Amino acid sequence: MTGSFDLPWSDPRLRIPHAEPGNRIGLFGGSFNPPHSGHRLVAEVALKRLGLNQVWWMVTPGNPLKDHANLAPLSERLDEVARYADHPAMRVTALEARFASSYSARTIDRLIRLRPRLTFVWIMGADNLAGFHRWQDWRGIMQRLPVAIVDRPGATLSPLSAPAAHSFAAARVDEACAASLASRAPPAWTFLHTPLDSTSSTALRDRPGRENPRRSATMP
Ligand SMILES: Nc1ncnc2c1ncn2[C@@H]1O[C@H](COP(=O)(O)OP(=O)(O)OP(=O)(O)O)[C@@H](O)[C@H]1O
Ligand SMILES: O=C(O)c1ccc[n+]([C@@H]2O[C@H](COP(=O)([O-])O)[C@@H](O)[C@H]2O)c1
Repeated sequence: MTGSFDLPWSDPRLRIPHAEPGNRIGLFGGSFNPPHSGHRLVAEVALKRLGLNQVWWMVTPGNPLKDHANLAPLSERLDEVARYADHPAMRVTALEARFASSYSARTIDRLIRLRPRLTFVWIMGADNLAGFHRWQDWRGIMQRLPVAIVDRPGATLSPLSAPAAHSFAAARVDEACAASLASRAPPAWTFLHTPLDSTSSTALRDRPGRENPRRSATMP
């Protein structure tokens, strides 16, 4: 496992959230270091436009492609995420820490095996589409579940230029049909154009003149 893991095994956030059989669940993985209004926008857009029953904010123990030197403890990020995920259809989970894996492909495999009666969709921002071809078994992810990409400032052109978008061009679903994405057989992905939010965790961490810049995020 990568990253810090400072939760007792009894912490309920290490369990898979409850959902009813047949529910459509959006898996929104992130470092959330710290969470911000852009994350909330992604979660809300996905919930509404994909017609999901729930969005699970999956707080990663540590993105395998990122340096963890400035990564806040998992428990702290979970607490902060809870403030942004304050919505009846949103759940906050650290299940990747319990699974002892930060690789999304493994998490997805495991969830599909453990919850075969749920329908999962992977949710990510457009900047992650640009580098998606560097993720472990990224083609396998595309083959296992539908993927929704939410626009982000600076990455609006990623559906045209990203290697993953090229490889799976034939599987792209028009965003006008986004409500049907969850029920489609993978590979299937869509790009959701939305109102943009330029907030980033990096900018919040780097904000000068604060004793603890990680706590300066504006609430939604
Ligand atoms: N402002 C935003 N608009 C759209 N998507 C976003 C935005 N901020 C983050 N995301 C998406 O949310 C998920 C979690 O992002 P993450 O926690 O890495 O935040 P970040 O702001 O990108 O962090 P950092 O600046 O540290 O890289 C990723 O899929 C990312 O693409
Ligand atoms: O599985 C991988 O190889 C992989 C590579 C990069 C990122 N991810 C996951 O993508 C999600 C978004 O990461 P981040 O750091 O951009 O918030 C989070 O769940 C990461 O664990 C996963």
